[in-house]
Amino acid sequence: MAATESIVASQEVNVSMDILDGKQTLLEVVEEVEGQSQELANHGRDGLSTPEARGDGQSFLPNQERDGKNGATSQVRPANHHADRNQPLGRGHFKRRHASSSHFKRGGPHHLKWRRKTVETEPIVLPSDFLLGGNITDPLNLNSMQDEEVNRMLNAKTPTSSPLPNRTVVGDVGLIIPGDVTDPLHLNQTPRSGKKRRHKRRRRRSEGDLDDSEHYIDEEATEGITTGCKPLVMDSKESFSKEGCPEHIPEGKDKEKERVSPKDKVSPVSFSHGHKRTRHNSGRTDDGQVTPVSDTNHTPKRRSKSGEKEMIPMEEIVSPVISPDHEKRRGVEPTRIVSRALLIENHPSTKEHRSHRRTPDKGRGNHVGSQHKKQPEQGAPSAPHFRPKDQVFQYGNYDRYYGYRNPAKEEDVRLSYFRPDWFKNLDVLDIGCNAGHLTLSIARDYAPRKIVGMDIDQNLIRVARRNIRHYLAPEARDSFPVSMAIQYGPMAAGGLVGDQVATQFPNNVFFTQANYVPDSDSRVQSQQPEYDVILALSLTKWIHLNWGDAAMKRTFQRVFRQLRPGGRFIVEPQPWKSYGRKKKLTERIFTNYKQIQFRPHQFVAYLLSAEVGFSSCRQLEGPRNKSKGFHRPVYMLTKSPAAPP
Ligand SMILES: C[S@@+](CC[C@H](N)C(=O)[O-])C[C@H]1O[C@@H](n2cnc3c(N)ncnc32)[C@H](O)[C@@H]1O
Repeated sequence: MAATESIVASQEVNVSMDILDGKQTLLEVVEEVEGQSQELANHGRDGLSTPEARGDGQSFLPNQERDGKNGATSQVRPANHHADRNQPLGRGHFKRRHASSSHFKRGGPHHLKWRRKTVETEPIVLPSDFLLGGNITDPLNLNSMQDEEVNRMLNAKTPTSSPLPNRTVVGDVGLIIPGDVTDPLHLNQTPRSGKKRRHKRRRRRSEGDLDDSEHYIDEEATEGITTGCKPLVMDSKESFSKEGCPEHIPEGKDKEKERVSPKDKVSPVSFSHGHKRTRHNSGRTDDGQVTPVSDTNHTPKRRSKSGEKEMIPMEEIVSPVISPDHEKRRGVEPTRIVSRALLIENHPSTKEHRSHRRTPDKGRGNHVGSQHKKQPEQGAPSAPHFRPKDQVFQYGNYDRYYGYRNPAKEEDVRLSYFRPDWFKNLDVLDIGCNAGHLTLSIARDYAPRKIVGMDIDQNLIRVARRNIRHYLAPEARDSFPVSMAIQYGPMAAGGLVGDQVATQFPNNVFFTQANYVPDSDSRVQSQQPEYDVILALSLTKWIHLNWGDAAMKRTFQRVFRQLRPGGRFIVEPQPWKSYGRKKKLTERIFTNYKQIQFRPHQFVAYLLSAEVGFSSCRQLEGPRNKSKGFHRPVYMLTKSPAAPP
């Protein structure tokens, strides 16, 4: 067989050269080779296939040396063999044989080229067995494709030579059809474009929706360095908008009707094994319970220890659509949320109030940790699912509030409602001051003797204190090198020594953390007059939702008592229709919301009533905020100068 191969290889050289000379067609060449191969095979049978038998001194070994152990010859190539290329090298040097072939045409560059090529390639054995009707001229039987009849005839005997392979039955293969067949991997949806879309949506919402204005937070609260405010693009706000933003729902419909949130919409979720499920029939219900999947055919299964197939509970499935770090990607840090909520919850002033209103049988109700996943009692209507992330801004303590309210860093329009003489050299309290923008503007521009900004959120108070330097005149600001602020922290306001207060900004502004809501009537009674002006802007809803009607009324009473005779109370209540969107922030808010009877439109009447005692009220006018969501009436109630202190 080795001899056959060698002969054929040698022949191949001749054939190649002949073709080069244009003497033969390929078909003729192949036929010739086949004939010679056959002839050679016959010789082999006659005992002439070994080199010894041939006696021509040429090796017919394949391109390798034979093992000497087998008794065969083994010859080492001489060190100087390159010098004499045309000399036969003996056994084991088959390649050199080609060079001395009598058929080889010498001379010219072609000769050298071919020689080198032939020396380096393996001997080529042309196939003689062809499958599927192929032959030497058409090994792949491509001609059969041209003629159906020929194709059929050729394939008729195929099974005898090459049976068709048996297909292994692998069962049904799951097919996942992407929503967008042109972009199945959503490669076109870059994060950037996604963000843009979300941003636009929010802008629209904020303009059309009254209370979405409160989805704005102060950039400085998180940045702490820049003075700039910017519109909210932080995804954490989505929690609010999703929870209850009826911006596209006509008034009235949002009252009690549950909306289908995006998460409740049917969206196919594909699994790697080809099953599909919809979140619609397998997610959590409004009350936070995991419901069984209605369509068990679509439920992924696994094998139990006993080897039986069992359904995988849906809550164990991590959906490839909703990744575990979903919240993180949307800019919400769950740990931060919880810790910040706890910060407020655990503050003594908040706790104190809680302990007061807790009833023995309902003691657990107000703890942050217990405000979600409440198990509904049997037969009771299901309660909503309170998400921990919603608790973080449960007091309206948005940390980018002013960035949203005054997106172009413009001056707050409400400042123009106020006359400077209402503040000049007077003592002012701003309840719910947030990050202090408005407080600082009044402190700087209306020269009160003292203005105290109070907020329930310690973090906002910290930010407000830091913001003082941004309200300084450039000269004053420049007198403090930036490096000092970095090294020693933000500049603090001046201190109070007894009644000696430097009235000049920034020494006239103070920020303090406290819950203003009095936890008892006795607290109200003990309140002494301290201020000439008290501001409660966009605050009442949060007090009302978190502590209810009674606390709201007590707050008004405390304000009245805390004002000196002739004092002014400037209040900007949020309308009732904006309450509904926040009702599911916490369990406590939900409970209070359902019990509220004292509506915002009744506030003025109540403040003027004998129960409180203000003598007059007027609505303040001025330019409106660009965002419709902030179009709220601002009232100024006056305490009679003759009122008993
Ligand atoms: C929506 S913001 C209004 C900010 C600011 N008054 C304004 O209108 O520009 C409401 C603020 O009230 C604060 N707040 C809510 N409940 C409070 C309470 N019981 N005592 C003090 N501050 C409270 C929140 O932390 C939040 O910063």
